[in-house]
Parts: sequence; C-alpha cells; structure tokens
Amino acid sequence: MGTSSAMDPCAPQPPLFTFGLIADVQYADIDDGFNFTRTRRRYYRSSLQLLKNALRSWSESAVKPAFILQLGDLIDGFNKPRGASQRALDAVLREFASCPVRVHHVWGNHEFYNFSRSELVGSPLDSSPYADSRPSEVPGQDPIYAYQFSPFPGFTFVVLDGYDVSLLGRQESSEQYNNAMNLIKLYNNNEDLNCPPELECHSRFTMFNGGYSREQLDWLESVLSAADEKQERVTIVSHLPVHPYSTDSVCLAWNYEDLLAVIRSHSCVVCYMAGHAHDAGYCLDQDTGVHHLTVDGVIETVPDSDAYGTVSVYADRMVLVGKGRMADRVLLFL
Ligand SMILES: Nc1ncnc2c1ncn2[C@@H]1O[C@H](COP(=O)(O)OP(=O)(O)O)[C@@H](O)[C@H]1O
Repeated sequence: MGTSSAMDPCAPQPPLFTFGLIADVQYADIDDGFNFTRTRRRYYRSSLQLLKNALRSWSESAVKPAFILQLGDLIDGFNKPRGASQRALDAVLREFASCPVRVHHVWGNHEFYNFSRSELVGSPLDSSPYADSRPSEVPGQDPIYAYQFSPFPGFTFVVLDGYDVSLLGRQESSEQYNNAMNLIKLYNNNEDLNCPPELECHSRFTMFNGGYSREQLDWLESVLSAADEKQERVTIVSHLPVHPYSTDSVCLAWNYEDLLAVIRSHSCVVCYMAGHAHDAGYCLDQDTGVHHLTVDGVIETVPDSDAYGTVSVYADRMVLVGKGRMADRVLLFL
C-alpha cells in the first residue's frame, strides 16, 4: 500500500498563506534619470513594466497571494510639475486592477509630492477600508494613515504612517507642520531642508523623511499588547526603515528609536518591512529576534530584471522568494 503525501510527515507542508511584496515603483512617463547624487540610474518608464511583471506573476500563480504589500512611492514626484500626477496614478492603478489580489498601499514621500494628505484620504491609495482597527481620529485634523489587519488567524499586519510627523502632506498652517518644522530645525541648519545634516547621527533629519507621533505609537502599543496576549505573530510595514543596521542612516525615520523601543517591548513582533532606500537591507535585531527588512526599489532596477517577492508564511517562519535582484530569505520566528 502506498503512502499518500498527505500522510507523509516529511512531505513539504503548504504555507498557511502567501503575500506579495513590492516597493518604490516611482513610475513617471519620462526618460531615465538619476538619484540626487547621480550615482544610481532611475528607470521611470520601465518601472511600470516591472510592476506589470510582478502583478502578472501573482495573477497567474496557482495559489493566489492573500494580499500585496506596496511599500510606498508608487508614482514619482516628477509627475507633479508636469501636471501628470493623476495620469501616472491611473496608469499604475489600471495594472493593479488587472490583478485579482487585494493591495495594501503604504504612503511614502513621493505620494505627498503628488497629492496632499486630504487628497490621499479616501483615494484608491487609501487601503484603510480593509482595516480591522486604526487610531481614532482627532476632529479637525487629517487622519494618521495607520491600521492593522489580520489575514489569517494568529497573524496581524500593521501599516504605519512614516510621514505622520513631517513637513510633507501636512498643511503649513497646522500645528503638526509647525511641530515638524521645529523638530527638523533642531538638527538641520541647511537652507535646503532636503540636504542632510553632515553629522551622520543626524543625517536622517531631512524633508524627505518623517516620523511617528506619540498618538500613533500609543495606538501601536495597544495593538501589540493585544497581540502579545493572543500570542499572535505581527509584521509591521512602513515606508521608512527604523533599524540602523537595515539601511543607510540617511533613510531612517526621524524618531526611529521611539518605534524600536515600542517594538522591543512586545514579544509578538516578528518582522518590520520598509522601502525608501531602493537598496535592500536586512538585519536581525539581536535583542528581540525581529527581522528588519528593507526592500529593493523597482525604480532603480534595470529594465531586464525584476524587483518583487512572494512571501510564504508558515507556523514557524516566513520564506521570501525574490524575483530579479530581490534576494531570497528565510525569516524564522525566534
Ligand atoms: N543631498 C541632497 N541635497 C538636496 N536635496 C536632496 C538631496 N537628496 C535628495 N534631495 C531632494 O529630495 C527629494 C527626494 O529625493 P529622492 O531621491 O527623489 O527621494 P527618494 O529616494 O524617496 O526617491 C528630491 O527633490 C531630491 O532632489
């Protein structure tokens, strides 16, 4: 009598669920260019094709991903002065619409170069209607774009707003803008606030970064406390990296230490994922066993390659299978 694979304890187990991962598409219908220091090429037009490659692969996969995480900077700031923001957004959203998988959009600096925070709220880039819970709104203030969702029993994902404290997206007349300006000016004396301070330990205080308000951190505390109690596995995603060993110091969130302190005080967190840097980064936080992953950006990926990944989630690990320049990784729950 043969042994069916369902009864073979050594047969590979199917994942509990899978999800797609993509970052920094930064699409614009313009010729290739460079980053600010002209060290890296940016393929603005080709990025749409690389997005299509990712979406086609997820559409065609035998087991559809439960969702896609889009880690921010979906269209480039260069669209704005050309009056092309809506056209570029429509082009990328048409591609997402062709894929029958729910997308969770993170907001990055380029979202705010193209749209105000109030324009983003309720737009197709606002995926908070898929939230199980989110921070309570303060009347008269634009909301914090943060929420949690639970795609599978025992697993929670938290989308965080890295530009909650920022000069981007907030109205110049607002108290929040004023507070962000006071904070950045403590560290950045440059006339152009996009120019990083020379001191490496302050280099993140630029206008293209931002931070997390006390309200957002308190809400995260409450989400993580509940998850600790239920012994859930929590993955946090944001545009901005928060672990200094996972990225270049110029890409970190302004108050990354505050967020790291919250993460470190809860055993439920297994992974933190971000984009923004365009170069991949990874470190295992030694104190907590939390994996900090910074995801390669599509915009700086050569047109004949790819930059997306599919993560398979098991009871004891997540396995990232990368396409093109995105590396494979096994993220054990420690
Ligand atoms: N070293 C710098 N000095 C001055 N401005 C800068 C510097 N680096 C970036 N910028 C400006 O900051 C903005 C965001 O930079 P960009 O490289 O487009 O961000 P991202 O990495 O998110 O794509 C752009 O307007 C860019 O010109």
